[in-house]
Amino acid sequence: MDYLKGLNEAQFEAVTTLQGPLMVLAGAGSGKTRVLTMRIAHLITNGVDPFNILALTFTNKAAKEMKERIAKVVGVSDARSLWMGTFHSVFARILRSEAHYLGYPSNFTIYDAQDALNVLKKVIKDMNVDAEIYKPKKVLARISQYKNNLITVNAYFNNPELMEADERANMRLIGEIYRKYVEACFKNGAMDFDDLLLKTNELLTRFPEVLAKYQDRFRYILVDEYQDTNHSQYLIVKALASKFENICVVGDDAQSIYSFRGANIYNILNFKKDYPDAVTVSLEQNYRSTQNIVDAANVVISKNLQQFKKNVFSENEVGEKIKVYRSLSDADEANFVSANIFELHNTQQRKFSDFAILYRTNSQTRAFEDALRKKNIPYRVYGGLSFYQRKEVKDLLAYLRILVNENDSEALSRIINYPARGIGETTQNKLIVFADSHNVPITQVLDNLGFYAPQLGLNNGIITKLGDFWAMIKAFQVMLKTENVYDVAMEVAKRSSLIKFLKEDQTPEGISRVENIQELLNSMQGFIEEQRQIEDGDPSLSNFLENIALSSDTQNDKDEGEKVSLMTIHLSKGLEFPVVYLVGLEENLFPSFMSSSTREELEEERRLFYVALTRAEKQAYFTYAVSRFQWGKITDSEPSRFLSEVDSKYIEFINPMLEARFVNNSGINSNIFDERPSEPRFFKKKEEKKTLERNINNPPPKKTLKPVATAKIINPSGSSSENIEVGDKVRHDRFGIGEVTFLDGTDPQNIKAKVIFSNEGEKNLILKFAKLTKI
Ligand SMILES: Nc1ncnc2c1ncn2[C@@H]1O[C@H](COP(=O)(O)OP(=O)(O)OP(=O)(O)O)[C@@H](O)[C@H]1O
Ligand SMILES: [Mg+2]
Repeated sequence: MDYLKGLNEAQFEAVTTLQGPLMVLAGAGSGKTRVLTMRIAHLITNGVDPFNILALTFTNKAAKEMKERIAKVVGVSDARSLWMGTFHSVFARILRSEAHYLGYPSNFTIYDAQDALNVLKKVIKDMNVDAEIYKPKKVLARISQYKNNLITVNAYFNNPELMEADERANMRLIGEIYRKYVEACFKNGAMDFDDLLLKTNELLTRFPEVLAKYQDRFRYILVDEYQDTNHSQYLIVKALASKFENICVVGDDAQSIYSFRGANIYNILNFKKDYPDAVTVSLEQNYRSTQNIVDAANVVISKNLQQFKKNVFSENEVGEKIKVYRSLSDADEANFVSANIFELHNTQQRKFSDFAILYRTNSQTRAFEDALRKKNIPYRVYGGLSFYQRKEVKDLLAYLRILVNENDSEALSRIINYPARGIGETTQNKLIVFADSHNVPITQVLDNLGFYAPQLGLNNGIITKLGDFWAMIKAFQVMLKTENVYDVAMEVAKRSSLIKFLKEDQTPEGISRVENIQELLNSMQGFIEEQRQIEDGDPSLSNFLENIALSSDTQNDKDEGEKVSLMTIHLSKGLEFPVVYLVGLEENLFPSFMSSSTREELEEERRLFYVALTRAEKQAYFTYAVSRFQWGKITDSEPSRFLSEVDSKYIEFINPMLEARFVNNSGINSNIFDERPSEPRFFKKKEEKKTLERNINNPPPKKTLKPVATAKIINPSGSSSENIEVGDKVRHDRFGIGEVTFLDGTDPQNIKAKVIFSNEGEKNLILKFAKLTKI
């Protein structure tokens, strides 16, 4: 049993204690996930049928990696029969088999956040309530909160406290909206993400025979990242484990970062209460990072009051200090990072996949993408707007969804008149109202147009158009019975005129839309091939759609390889990279301005910081900018408080100027980052210039600090058109007429202009976005 050899004593205990409840509560990089993986291998080696093991991971990617590792120990076929995946994917699979218990079709659609929002918007509109008060995103978050706490519509209306709270918040109608939203989803044969958990709970509580079946099946349950389970997930695990109590959870309270999604840190802290006989194992040695990184991370997290004290140490090399870079702007920050990656790639033979750029919010991505592209560095952005959420991709998917689930009215409304085929909103509304008042699904009306036509109040021309549309959908459905998903999707793309319509737009954006459709079709071929290789592979369209709906974290999986990873800190949990850039370390950005008002919120931000730093194996960089283009304008920013919380002995400054100030101020945690944000940045030329000159290790890209005299107006598409100069009169769509007083920057993509508008006063604009016209 070679796989046991590499474990330390505590890890060995956790891996080989196979029966009864077990918890591993330990710091980052201490081998929790490794223990979980090896424990599964050990269970199988000891004769447990993999069919009886359920392992729940935080991402699909983690599940895939764990499966591969287990396969190395026990062989591919045993690893294949494991039930391993995210909560959502595992429970979607169970719900499909048992959907009839809940009155759902087994081919139910899974709505992503955007689909859910669309349905909710319609509900809000139909109810004629004020969308300014009942902001759809806010309402959806509230509904999600209810669902994750198992507050169904009925439970809501039986809970005066909740209703009163909503009433006080001037949101009296939330309950009614919730009810209508749930009804709409049910009618559409659809579940949103939270439903996958809520309905599983419902299934297991209402139908004891179903619970018994899965209790017997899942004799061994293992959960990674247990600190981020929400109440709904907690109850599912508890119910499933209650018969055999062979449950192993691993986690780290210091890495609980999903409270905004209902994660409950007490699930892990109360494990001992739930299972008084539980064995608890703590792991103290961090195998991932250098001593410097581990010690720095420990210092920061120790500032949190609410945490389980843990000892974490590293016996790896001491390692380099964490390097801090202060940049002038967001573009400068991105250029520094890309130049640094380029250099380490060349001088230290680092692979591009060794690097990760971690940020607090998705909107920070763009500057880094631009900078990496300029240097031809391959990269991959995780999360954010995934490929499958792009409009054109969703449109084609909506056609396919209708083929599988006709009742999916959200998909139907997307495509019934797209590309335009003369079935306008009035017609659609008439159809909806008619179907509602006769209590039949719209599809039944469409199926029997001849019969219903006289009552619909639509003219013959429109009836013909509706008939043609529906006949086309029916023809696709027939085709689906004999042809594979790729051929059907290709036919849909052509016959629906979607491709033709997209091809009419020959702008770069239009062309890339066609390419995306092509890419979607390619991915179907890949899917068919993949399913062919799996023993019980299922190449059906519904399986394809389900994979997509649940794949938000592993989009474009084929797209791995030698690439720099860009992702939010949230997505980086559990991962590791030799070199990590933690960027945008500024007050109001990280900690986020939304999350620094209470101590609880701040502590969660600090845990995020801890997660980010502990992703690094060998080198960590912190960067921040003194001014940043945000919310449409350039704003000054202050360094993040987390920077000053890292003990000074673990860091080193790339800008020597800061180092000098630091020496003068020495003393632990003296706030060397306390710069006055309002310092006018163009007046620091001399100082900046010196800094650049003395900056030997990492020469940032050359910068002309003198204002440039002229600049080209750049279209958003990147092509430049008109010259613009200081003194020019210009027009701006929103601000009106003004005069250019200052131009700054050498990168044509990133030239900033100061313009004094006659009505609006002075504005700092980025030419690329400002769309100024010279007058
Ligand atoms: N006993 C060991 N000997 C050598 N390497 C180890 C040992 N235990 C763990 N590692 C390695 O240390 C790294 C961190 O392990 P792992 O990812 O399992 O930690 P973790 O506790 O799950 O971290 P996180 O809290 O970030 O999820 C991995 O590269 C793993 O292979
Ligand atoms: Mg882990």
